[in-house]
Amino acid sequence: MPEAIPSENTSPQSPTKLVLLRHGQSIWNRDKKFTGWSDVALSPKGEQEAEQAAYLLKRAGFTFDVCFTSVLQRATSTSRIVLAAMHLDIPVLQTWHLNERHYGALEGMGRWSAIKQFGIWPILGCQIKFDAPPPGLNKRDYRYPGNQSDYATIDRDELPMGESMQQTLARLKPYWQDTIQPEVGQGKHVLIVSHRNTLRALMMLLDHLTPAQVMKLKLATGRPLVYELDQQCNALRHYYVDKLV
Ligand SMILES: O=C(O)[C@@H](CO)OP(=O)(O)O
Repeated sequence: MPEAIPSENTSPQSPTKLVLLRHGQSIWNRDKKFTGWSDVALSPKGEQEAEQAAYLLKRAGFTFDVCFTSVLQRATSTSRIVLAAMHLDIPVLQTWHLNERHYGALEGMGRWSAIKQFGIWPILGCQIKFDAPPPGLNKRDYRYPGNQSDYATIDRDELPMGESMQQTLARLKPYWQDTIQPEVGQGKHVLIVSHRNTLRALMMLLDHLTPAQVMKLKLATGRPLVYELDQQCNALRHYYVDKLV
């Protein structure tokens, strides 16, 4: 679990640092609804969490060269708030590969109504088992990304109808390896603003976690998590930035 290590990301001698940030609280986090690819806004508390994340990063001496985020507004708004508060005018690259795990037919439902409709085991199973998908959508459902203009340029076969953690990892991994990791490897200061399950999948890669370990990871909204990496981008250690100061 995260530990307190005092340092910052600006010394040329120090290991490469990568900062992961789960977006601030969204209105559906607040209302306890499965969200996934549903594009809901930050709550007022979530906006404050993004401001606070910027304050903590600034206070600990962090700066960034590039930011990667999902295409979902709770993540893009968080990145905008953080970078504006840090006075950083840097490239922000948005990609669906960093979208949250797609929750299929659960999107927009509260936990109890989902259990009522689908039964307890499908709901529990997809939250505790690495390879269990949620109840899926059919391709006519408005929640299927293939019916949404934001994803019109993406091959429909790549778009999910509900993802297990394993499937989330599978679509994140090539983007991490081909696009983000080379930037980190060049020594750039990278910020990734994404989602609970997508970041857990990334932590699995960085820390070489087992499926059972990754399903137990917790990740608070709006709390920057710092990874120190070796030259092959394996994690040396990680800690929340608010433990620095
Ligand atoms: O999609 C969701 O329901 C939540 C939890 O998995 O994810 P996030 O709030 O991080 O987008």
